[in-house]
Amino acid sequence: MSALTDLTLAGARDALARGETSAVELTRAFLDRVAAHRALNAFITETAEPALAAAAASDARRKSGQAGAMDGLPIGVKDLFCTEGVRTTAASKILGDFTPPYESTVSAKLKAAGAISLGKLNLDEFAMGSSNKTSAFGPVVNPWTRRSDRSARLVPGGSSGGSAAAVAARLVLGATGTDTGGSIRQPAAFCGITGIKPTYGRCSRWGIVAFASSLDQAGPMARTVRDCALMLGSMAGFDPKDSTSVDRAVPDFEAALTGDIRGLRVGIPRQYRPDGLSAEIQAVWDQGIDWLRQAGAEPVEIDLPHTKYALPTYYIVAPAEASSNLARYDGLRFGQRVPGKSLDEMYAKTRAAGFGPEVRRRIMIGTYVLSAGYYDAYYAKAQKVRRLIAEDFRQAFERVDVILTPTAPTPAFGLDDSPADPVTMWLNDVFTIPTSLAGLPGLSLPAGLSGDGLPLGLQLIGRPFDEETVFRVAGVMEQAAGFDARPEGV
Ligand SMILES: NC(=O)C[C@H](N)C(=O)O
Repeated sequence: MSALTDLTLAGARDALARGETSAVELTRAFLDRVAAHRALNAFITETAEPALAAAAASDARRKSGQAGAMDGLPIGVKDLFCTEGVRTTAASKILGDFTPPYESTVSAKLKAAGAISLGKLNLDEFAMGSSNKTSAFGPVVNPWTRRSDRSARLVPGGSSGGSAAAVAARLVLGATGTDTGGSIRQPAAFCGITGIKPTYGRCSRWGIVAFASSLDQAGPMARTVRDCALMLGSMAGFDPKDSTSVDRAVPDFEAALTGDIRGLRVGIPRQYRPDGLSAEIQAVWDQGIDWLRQAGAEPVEIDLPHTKYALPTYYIVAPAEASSNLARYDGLRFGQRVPGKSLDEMYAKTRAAGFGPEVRRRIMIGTYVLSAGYYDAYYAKAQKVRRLIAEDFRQAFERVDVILTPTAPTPAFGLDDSPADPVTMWLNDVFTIPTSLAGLPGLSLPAGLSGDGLPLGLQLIGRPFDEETVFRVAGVMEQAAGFDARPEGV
């Protein structure tokens, strides 16, 4: 057998079931890699000791015939999920010493399924960013950074950059991510792995540090489509503690991987070919369309006419909700307090010291668009446009079963020469944000390499709560792509 850490999540599950390895052996192997690759800065907090104890307990459960769906499988948890007794920072100074007395529903479900968390993964501060450079704990390095040129470090994407880097570097078998406007899909594309943002309401938001509550959604990140299907099965499900959680049965997502997509109609949106889309992104997209055609699906050109308004709409709605959600970090209810002579001074000092520039920018935009006199012009209008965007998708899905687009407009960019102006950074999400505004499931999978040898991702978008079709098509595409390139830097 090759190295244990080269196994996929599903492969490791099967090896455990056959008794070929143990949870303790697997956990040790991954902990060794975590220790060997600290230079990636993927983890904010490592939990090696509790992980080994949990692995021993998992082996005991398996012996007594009580293993869960993910029993003994080492994973990482984005540091936005509250974890009982384990520091949870949201990569912000303001939560630098916050240890929650409760566990998020999603991480609790993974634990209950037997998964072993090796620790908390780095991210952009409060999940705001596309590069992981906004983390108060330093940026994550993309494992695809060339060995020969360590000075040209690449970003892993964001905000779930620690999750994507840890999976790509084989420090964990899978990781949780969250996605508000692209935070699972864009880093998955940049790091050559697979990630799915499920339908809004599929996974509970309870216990996840809130950014934009009408958009935030948790999802799995792993090396293969099957791994994501397996992991989502353990993360999803109705939760009465989240009022937007939807009471629907969780299907067997792995069973959806039938390999048969004959007769399916795949929408190709005209509006996702903006002027200046790079030739290599266009080429991988055309290749993807071809693979699906060869497998018996029918590509259909579709229109999503309000696409061009998605980015500006998101950058009103998301900051508005963020400004409201982040009001709780005032040094009294939450957040590291900086004392002041008056209550106002304490608030001001606490928030000025605790939040980084991107978070402050979003709070200011959000406060502005919600303020009296501007609410109707910005926020109320953005809500109306959001409906039009969702309506575009609804109409398209009357004609097609799934939609195929690129995930991001570029491959991973340089950590030291990434765009300095925020708007260029925000453009990373042009292809992922419309799906978020419409609440639809979106999956990114690696489909090829750029001219520079960096991974490129394609995105599949599905109907509400139809992750199964998304997985089914993704499985076929994964086979066709045969993406087996390994990051050079690890
Ligand atoms: N949270 C996300 O989905 C990331 C997105 N790039 C943002 O900065 O809002």
